[in-house]
Amino acid sequence: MKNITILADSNIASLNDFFNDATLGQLAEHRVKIITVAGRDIDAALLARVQPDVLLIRSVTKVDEALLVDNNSVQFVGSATIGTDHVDQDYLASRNITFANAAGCSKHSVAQYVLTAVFTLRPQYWQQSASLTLGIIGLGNIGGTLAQYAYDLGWQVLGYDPLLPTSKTNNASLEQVLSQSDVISLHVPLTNEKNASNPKGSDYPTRHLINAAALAMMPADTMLINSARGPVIEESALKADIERTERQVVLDVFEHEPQIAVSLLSKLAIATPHIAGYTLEGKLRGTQIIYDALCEKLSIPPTQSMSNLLPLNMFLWSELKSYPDRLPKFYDIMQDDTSLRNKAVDGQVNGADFDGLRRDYHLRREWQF
Ligand SMILES: NC(=O)c1ccc[n+]([C@@H]2O[C@H](COP(=O)([O-])OP(=O)(O)OC[C@H]3O[C@@H](n4cnc5c(N)ncnc54)[C@H](O)[C@@H]3O)[C@@H](O)[C@H]2O)c1
Ligand SMILES: O=C(O)[C@H](O)[C@H](O)COP(=O)(O)O
Repeated sequence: MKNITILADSNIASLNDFFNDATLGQLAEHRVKIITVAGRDIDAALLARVQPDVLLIRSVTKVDEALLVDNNSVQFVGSATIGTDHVDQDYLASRNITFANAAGCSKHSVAQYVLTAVFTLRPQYWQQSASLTLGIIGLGNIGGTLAQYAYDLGWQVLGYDPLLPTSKTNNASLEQVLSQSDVISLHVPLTNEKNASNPKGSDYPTRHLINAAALAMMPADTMLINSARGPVIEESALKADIERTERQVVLDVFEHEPQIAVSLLSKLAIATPHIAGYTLEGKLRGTQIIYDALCEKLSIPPTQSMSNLLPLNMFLWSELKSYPDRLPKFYDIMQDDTSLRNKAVDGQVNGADFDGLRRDYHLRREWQF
């Protein structure tokens, strides 16, 4: 009998359903002990004290040498998220620690968030006669899924992704997307420039991809939506741009998250606390993917499935398309916006309140496409 100690972010959905003696121990007779902590409280001292075999995180725990310097037990790190910018994967590889993230887990949730924002601010786009050009920057899992909805709605898509081959959707330069779209939605990972001190960086870095020069290319009536990572937009440039253009801007992620300055919040058309991916399906899929990866690492067959845990889903995309006035029933994004704005005190939303909104979020349902 081998004990497996798992240290996990308490914000991971259905931890105990996926990680227990039955779901991990059947063949290998593992006994599972789970210790849950808020993601921001997972630090080097805790890793040194607990010496877990497995570390399960979401996006708020930075995993690098500083976190693991006094730990010699972790063999597997799973992040139940799409984004991986919080994880130093080279360092984990150098320690022979297996890493898995949950690629694509919330691609429909985030695409549906974007559609909700667009239709909430511009309900006229429901009409087939209103021709909309949607600019999508980053055409991976989320950007590609959003494009499918756009085509289903009869919209034009201008897409830019320099790391993918040209295609029907990957059909434009960055300048074209910026200057010719009615709505622009960002779906890139957060990456830094490749240079001598950062040889693993990107030839197409996304940090501050949307800076003053990029914003200057966008017509004033172009809506901008960021549900990717906050630092993809240079916040100071964005504030100046909104003052100049009165642009409609929707942010789910923020450069200085979890602190949000009211000087920014007050300028936004919609602001939400990094919950674009927070559906029951999106979160459970995230847990499922890292559970499956851990089973593979342990050479045991997965025996738990999110389909055992999901209640009936009544939300059909086809219904919403036929009855657009039902949008608030599918997702009332303005409730999330109000909850965030209500937390503003003394010129800012503080980090604990931002995290609290996320921790206590009532998970939405994904609409069936
Ligand atoms: N707000 C949320 O709740 C939430 C939820 C899930 C994911 N995210 C964020 O969304 C990001 C995108 O998710 P995904 O599933 O589509 O990831 P993905 O890896 O499937 O796709 C990202 C795409 O961006 C492209 N790309 C990289 N650099 C680029 C650049 N400079 N310009 C244009 N394209 C570029 C890549 O080639 C890739 O195709 C994640 O990395 C994560 O940070 C946010
Ligand atoms: O990258 C992702 O998957 C998302 O940004 C994710 O939803 C972040 O949520 P968190 O990990 O902070 O709960």
